[in-house]
Amino acid sequence: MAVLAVVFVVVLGLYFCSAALLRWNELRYRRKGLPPGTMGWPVFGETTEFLKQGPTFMKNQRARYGNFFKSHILGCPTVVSMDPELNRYILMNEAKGLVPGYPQSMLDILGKCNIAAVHGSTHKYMRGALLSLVNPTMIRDQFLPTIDEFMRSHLSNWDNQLIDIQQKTKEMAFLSSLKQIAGSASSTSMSQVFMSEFFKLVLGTISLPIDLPGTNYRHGFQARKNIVNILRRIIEERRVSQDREHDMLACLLRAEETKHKLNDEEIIDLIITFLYSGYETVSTTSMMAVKYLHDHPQALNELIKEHSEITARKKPDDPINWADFKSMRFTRAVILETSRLATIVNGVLRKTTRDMEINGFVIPKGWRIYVYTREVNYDPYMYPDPFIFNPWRWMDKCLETHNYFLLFGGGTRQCPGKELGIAEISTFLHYFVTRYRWEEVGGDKLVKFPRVEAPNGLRLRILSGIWPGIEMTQDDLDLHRWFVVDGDSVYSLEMKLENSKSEKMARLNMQCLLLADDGVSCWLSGGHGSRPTMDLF
Ligand code: HEM
Repeated sequence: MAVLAVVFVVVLGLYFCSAALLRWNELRYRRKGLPPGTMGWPVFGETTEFLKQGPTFMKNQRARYGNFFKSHILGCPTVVSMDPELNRYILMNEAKGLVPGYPQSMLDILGKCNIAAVHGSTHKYMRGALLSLVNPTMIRDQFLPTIDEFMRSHLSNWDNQLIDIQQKTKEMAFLSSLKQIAGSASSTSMSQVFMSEFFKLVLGTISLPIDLPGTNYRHGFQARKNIVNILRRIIEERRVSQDREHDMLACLLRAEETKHKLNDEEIIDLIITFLYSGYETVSTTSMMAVKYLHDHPQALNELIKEHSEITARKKPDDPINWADFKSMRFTRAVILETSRLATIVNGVLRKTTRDMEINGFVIPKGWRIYVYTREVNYDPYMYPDPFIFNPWRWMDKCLETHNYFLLFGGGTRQCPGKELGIAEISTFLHYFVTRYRWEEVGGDKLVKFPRVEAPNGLRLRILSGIWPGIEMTQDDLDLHRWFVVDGDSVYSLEMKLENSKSEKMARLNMQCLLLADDGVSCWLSGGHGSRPTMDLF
């Protein structure tokens, strides 16, 4: 009995202490004009609930306090904005004092000239320098051929392999960017060292800034130092070399082409910015596109058709060019739909540089504003049946110019790498779907919040391109001389037949376009696991 009484008193004591702490924390932040909301525990705030419950936490708070509420997450007092109109306003008004508010660990590791760390005129000229490198002309003339060459080689020899598509797309996003930055250096053994340091740097930026041996933050910081040394060496080698390279570094070193002369420190931070900003976004979108296409055979067939038509009008060694890229309308739709449905970016962070009035509330100087754009991705008015993967909804261009289209941010910080990122993912998908069929090994978990990732990888079995059981009539075989356009190669149909003509069976790659010498063509289509069909057109 006595023990029970002690337990009771302890529990009661804990309850009152907790209630008092929570109350004290609420009072600490009680100020006239602040938005409604709760601040959670001292120091930790509501970070645990936010990370554990993610979107559900946000929705619950919205149900209680509306679209604009206060909280304390990730170590800072924060106002969460879930109102699309307000989100747009915040993104458009950096000049009024709403500057990026990314965590200190991220800014420390990415460098003081990193684009997220600079504002005003410094941001203007760093952004200008970047835009001069990733504009449409550069993508057309310089990047597309490089991306094409890289993807052909990165996606070779996957037949009959068990691969982790998450790992492959991560390597793809990093190495493809490195090739664009420093073409010749990217093919040396240094690129592997660079990549492993870069992965540590990324982990460091999303960790707590605890500078102790063994922490991800310490590793990330060390990785930054190593990367800076590698980049300094490459820059020095370039300066003494007589070779005229055609990559991003060459442009940055030839200051007259960028209009903005950057010093070495700025060049290095700009390169890290470029690698970092395009890395997770491009790799995760590519992985999730493969996942959604696997689960939606109709969309996959449409995509294969688009890419086989491109292949059919080119010679095997012709690279993907600007006209091909521009013709990939359905591919673009797949990428945007993937980005929307998976919510690759949940939102962006800003902080106030002075006390500011927003939406009738007063936000104190130094508070974070979480511009939470996730919910608009599932708005049924903007995207009917929002939880369905439906790339066709993007075929109407208007969606991309909609005021609340914020997949790539908005205002002065709108993503400058959007088209480059889409070009990379499109080229990746081109070689993936025209070369391979695949099935999921199964059982792999996907986490959607706070980042989209497969904690144990996403394993695929890559199958050879042969798809059994296409039936052709004897008339089809007799009347026309058929050629098979299969990935990069063109064969006569006979070479592809495994069974005799008389059995009227051709074992063909499902991703083939059949062309006859008299101009008749035929599309072979078939979903994963479904029987292929032949549509004459
Ligand atoms: C295709 C996938 C991509 C997505 C979904 C994406 C998304 C975004 C978003 C939402 C922002 C706004 C951040 C903010 O307002 O704080 C942003 C900014 C940025 N993105 Fe991307 N991005 C992608 C690809 C790329 C690529 C390939 C690059 C490489 C050049 C890049 C470079 C940047 C940079 C430098 C910024 C900061 C711009 C500034 O602060 O002025 N992004 N991106």
